[in-house]
Amino acid sequence: MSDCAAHLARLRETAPLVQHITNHVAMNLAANVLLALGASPAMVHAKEEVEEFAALTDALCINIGTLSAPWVESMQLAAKTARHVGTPWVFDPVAVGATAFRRETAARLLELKPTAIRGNASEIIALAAQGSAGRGVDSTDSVEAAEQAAIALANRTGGVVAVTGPVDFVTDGKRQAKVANGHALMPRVTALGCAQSGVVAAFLADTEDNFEATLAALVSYAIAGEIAAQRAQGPGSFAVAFLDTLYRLDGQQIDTYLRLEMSDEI
Ligand SMILES: Nc1ncnc2c1ncn2[C@@H]1O[C@H](COP(=O)(O)OP(=O)(O)OP(=O)(O)O)[C@@H](O)[C@H]1O
Ligand SMILES: Cc1ncsc1CCO
Ligand SMILES: [Mg+2]
Repeated sequence: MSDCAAHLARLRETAPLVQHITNHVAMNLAANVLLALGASPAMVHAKEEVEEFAALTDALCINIGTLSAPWVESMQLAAKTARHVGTPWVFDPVAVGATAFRRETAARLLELKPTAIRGNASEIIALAAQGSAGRGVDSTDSVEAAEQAAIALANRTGGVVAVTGPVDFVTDGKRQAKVANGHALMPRVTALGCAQSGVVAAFLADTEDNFEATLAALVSYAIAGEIAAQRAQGPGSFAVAFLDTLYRLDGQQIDTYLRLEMSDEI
C-alpha cells in the first residue's frame, strides 16, 4: 500500500471531526465531500462558539470566500485557539487578490501560521504579495508561475502550501511534489476547491507528517475526479459521480491511477 493509500485508510479509521468556517457557496458541497470520504464535517462559525468548538475539533478549515465582518472575528478566534491547542488548521484564501478587505483579513490570518494553505495559482501569488489579482474566485495564472510564491509562503509560515490546478504543486519549503491527476470538469463545479481544503484539513488530523498528509489529500481528490469523469455527461452528473467515487475510493485505485512527480529537495 502506498503512503497516500495509508493516509486515506487512517482517515477512514479515525473519521476526524473537521470544523469549517467556510463560504455560503461551499458549505453543502464541502460537508458532503467530507462525509463521502469518511470524515465528519461541522460548519460552526458564530463568534460566541467558535473558540469552544475549535478546542475540541480534530482539524479546522478557514475559507474567506464570502467574507463579512463578523466572520473575520470568528476566523481569528478559531485560528488562535487551534494554534494554541495544537490543532491543524487550513487556510483557503479565496480571491485574496481581489479586494483590500480580503488582503487585510488574509494577512492577519497568516500571522496565525496555518498548518497548510491551499489555493489556486492566482491566490497563492497574491497571498505571497507577488501581485496577481486573478479574476474573482478563478485563477488567471498557471500553477508553475506560482511555485516560487508557494515556496516563499511555506518558508514564511513554516507550513505546507498547495497550489491546485491542472497539475497540483505542494511544498513545505524543503520538499516539493506535483500531482498530475484530476480532470477538466473539476473547475466546472463551484466550490470543489473549497471542499478540497476541508479534505486537506481532514488528512492533517492526527498525522506526523503534514507534507505527506497534504499530498495524500491532493492525490485522493484528483484521482477521484479522474475516475468520476469517466461516467459523467457534464458538471451536474460529474458532481454526483465525484461523491460516489470518493465514497468508494480505495488504495488499489490510488496505486493504479497515481501520476506523482516527486521533485528533488529544494
Ligand atoms: N484543468 C484541470 N485538469 C485536471 N484537474 C483539475 C483541473 N482544474 C482543477 N483540477 C482539480 O481540481 C482541484 C481543485 O481545483 P482548483 O484549483 O480549480 O480549485 P479552486 O480554483 O480553488 O476552486 P473553487 O474556487 O471553485 O473552489 C485540483 O487540485 C485538481 O485536482
Ligand atoms: C463562486 C464563489 N464566490 C465566492 S466563494 C465561491 C466559491 C468558489 O470559490
Ligand atoms: Mg478556491
